[in-house]
Amino acid sequence: MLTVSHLSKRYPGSSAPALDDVGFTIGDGEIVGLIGRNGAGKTTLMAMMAKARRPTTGTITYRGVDILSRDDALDRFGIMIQPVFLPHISAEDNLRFYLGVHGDKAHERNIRPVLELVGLWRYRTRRPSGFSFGMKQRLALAIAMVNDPEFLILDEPFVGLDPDGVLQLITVLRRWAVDRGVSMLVSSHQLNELQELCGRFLFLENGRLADEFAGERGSTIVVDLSRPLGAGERSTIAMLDPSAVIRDDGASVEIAAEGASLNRVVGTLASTAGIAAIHDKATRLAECFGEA
Ligand SMILES: Nc1ncnc2c1ncn2[C@@H]1O[C@H](COP(=O)(O)OP(=O)(O)OP(=O)(O)O)[C@@H](O)[C@H]1O
Repeated sequence: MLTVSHLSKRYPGSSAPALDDVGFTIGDGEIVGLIGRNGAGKTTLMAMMAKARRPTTGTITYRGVDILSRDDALDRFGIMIQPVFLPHISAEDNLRFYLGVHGDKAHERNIRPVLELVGLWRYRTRRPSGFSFGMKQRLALAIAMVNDPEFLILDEPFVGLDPDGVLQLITVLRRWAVDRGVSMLVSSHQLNELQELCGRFLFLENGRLADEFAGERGSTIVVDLSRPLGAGERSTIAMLDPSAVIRDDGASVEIAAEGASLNRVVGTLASTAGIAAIHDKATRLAECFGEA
């Protein structure tokens, strides 16, 4: 378990703290999303967890050890905050170099699978100096994942991946969390992707932890109708799916996206009141950004 307690950071010369008395825990195998507007303090928090910046006050402990007290405290971490690599050696040699610096020959076997995962295997002999922005991001992601980490800190990992790559990455990360108990803190502005991945969210606002809430995987679909349902039609829908929520005006119905009766309810609505639109219910996640 990782525990952050009363963590604050004030940059020299700034009037307000970038991070202000933040505390939370992340358990083994938990995938936690870190969200907040630009400047909310996400990178500052992750950089302190990665020991790249020192807190002004507060502590971060991993498995009971204060990470600042030991040089090897982050050996089992995979970190992607800013793309960091050597531009003039090949992509494959970057991974080999990274493992070499950490005295870690054993994980050289991971070089091919992680480069395949991020779609860079066929560019393995090319130097990142000639890579596009997205390819550089993907190389940084590969470096963060190559040592079979126990804990991943990923800042905007989906940037630079195509939709297939995003899906593959989410699948692998979720599998790592379940099969190997890998924990993760993932920051992103791509809310749909985060929603697919994370079981819990931390919402930073002006350096403070403004909210903490569970994810809503298996979300709710809202069906807007062409006309309001009559009393008999309401009863029919309630019989088909007792958990369906008919809004007061009768003009829209909320249904669990993964419910067994989804098709029957939608089919009945289509053939009675008619369907004007179908959309995802705004989640707490989206609301965090809609409440500006
Ligand atoms: N090195 C620095 N020196 C002074 N102020 C800084 C420094 N780094 C960040 N800040 C300030 O700290 C606050 C938090 O910045 P941070 O980069 O952590 O936010 P963020 O949530 O990661 O933003 P973004 O989504 O844009 O990446 C901002 O007000 C920023 O201007």
